[in-house]
Amino acid sequence: MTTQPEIKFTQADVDKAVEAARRAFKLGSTWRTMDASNRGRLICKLADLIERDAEYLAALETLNNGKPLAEAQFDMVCAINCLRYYAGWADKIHGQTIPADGNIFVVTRKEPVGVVGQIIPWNYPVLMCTWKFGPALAAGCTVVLKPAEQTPLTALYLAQLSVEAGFPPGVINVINGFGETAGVALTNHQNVQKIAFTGSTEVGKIIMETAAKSNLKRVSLELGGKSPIVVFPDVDLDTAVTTCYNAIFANMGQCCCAGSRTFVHEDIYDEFVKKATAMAAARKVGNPFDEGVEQGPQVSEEQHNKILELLESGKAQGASVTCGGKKWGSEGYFIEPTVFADVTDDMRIAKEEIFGPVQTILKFRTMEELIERANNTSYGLAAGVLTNDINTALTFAQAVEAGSVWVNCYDATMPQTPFGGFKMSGQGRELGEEGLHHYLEVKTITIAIPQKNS
Ligand SMILES: NC(=O)c1ccc[n+]([C@@H]2O[C@H](COP(=O)([O-])OP(=O)(O)OC[C@H]3O[C@@H](n4cnc5c(N)ncnc54)[C@H](O)[C@@H]3O)[C@@H](O)[C@H]2O)c1
Ligand SMILES: O=CC(=O)C[C@H](O)[C@H](O)CO
Repeated sequence: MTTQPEIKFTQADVDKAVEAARRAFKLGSTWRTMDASNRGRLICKLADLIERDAEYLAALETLNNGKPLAEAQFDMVCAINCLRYYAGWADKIHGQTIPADGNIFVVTRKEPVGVVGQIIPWNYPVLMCTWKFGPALAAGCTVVLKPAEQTPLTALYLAQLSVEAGFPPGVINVINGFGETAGVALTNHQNVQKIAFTGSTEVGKIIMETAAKSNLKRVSLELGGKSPIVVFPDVDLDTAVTTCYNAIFANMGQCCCAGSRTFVHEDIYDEFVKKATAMAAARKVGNPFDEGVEQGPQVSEEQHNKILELLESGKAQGASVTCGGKKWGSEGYFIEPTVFADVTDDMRIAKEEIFGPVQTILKFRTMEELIERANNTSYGLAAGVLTNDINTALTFAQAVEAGSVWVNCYDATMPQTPFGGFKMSGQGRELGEEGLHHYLEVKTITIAIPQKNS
């Protein structure tokens, strides 16, 4: 049997990518002297090429990550839409004239931060590439992106497409590597002015520390979550069960904003659990390339085993398994779609991010109690509220500590809608106009004038 050559990481790899990005960002470079509208055209061209190769890219993503082909195909649509959205922003990033005191004329410019390091996770590789590329390129930055070691393939393909699209050399750079080596080297690099990171809260803390100790580079973080989705008794039960099902089981539960704590009012709790159990039991697990398969394997043995350990903790701590609860099949990293009922706030499955196809259903009685419990977490990424009463919806939406709140829907994440977390779910926002801010510096230019006139 041939032994695989050990791929050694070298600092030189990261230095080479950062140097290419630095050169591309130098004053007078093709990228820096390019009209903003042409930056937008290039981003649009990249979107067009992803659209052209969407079938291939989706299949490559399924191979990369294990998600069902249908979900990968949807990811491509979202990725294309994200790039097209930010392409539109490229020549619309305006400064201001400011009527300041004194005989001065003041204008502000929004300038690109510079060379940006972008570190993404394995759960939505292509989509995360575009969430990172879009605003950075629209702002005029140059990027060095490191995909997760578990999913190295599709980011490399996007890098290839960026050459075909006509981006000047060094504007978009992709490096593979492990977090502890390539990721740290990028975060630590003196010639990188900002890091954009999506991944675990634990690593987010490390990145903030490394960024501060190196050159105080800017940092934006999209981290973990334990998001509540709450069901009031005035809703159509079947619709609510379906919304909560999709909120947790999509992408094998590997979604930062997954609705991973399902709070159900006591009046409908038993019926909800019965219907939720039936829906989860019917979920089709298997080869993600097969027609009709809704759930593929978890991304790695590490994640698979982490989920299994948490499943056992739920049983040990007294939760009732109404569906699933163990490994699916005899091969691969598959987990049975699992439903826990009778879950209490003190259980690990109610507190820790499982990042798997595991629905935990908790019972509540009053709004006051619900708000207290929903907010009793170090996370604050997202929340859902299902009710037909606008006052109920707004009372919860305004009280819950979460960056995104969805009413009678879930994960309605669009390119136009800012996304990011309160508390330990992150720093800053991605998507929307807000997503541009972290890639821009505001420069104030003040000019002395003989006399002002209002
Ligand atoms: N918020 C999200 O979308 C998201 C995505 C993935 C994982 N998670 C959570 O994180 C848990 C662990 O997953 P994981 O270990 O794959 O995520 P991770 O945070 O360790 O990895 C995410 C990315 O960070 C890089 N990285 C790791 N250590 C680094 C370091 N010290 N410096 C710089 N970069 C580093 C990795 O190479 C990868 O590209 C998951 O179980 C899940 O709970 C959240
Ligand atoms: O890492 C970020 C996420 O998991 C969010 C998803 O990318 C998004 O919500 C998919 O719709």
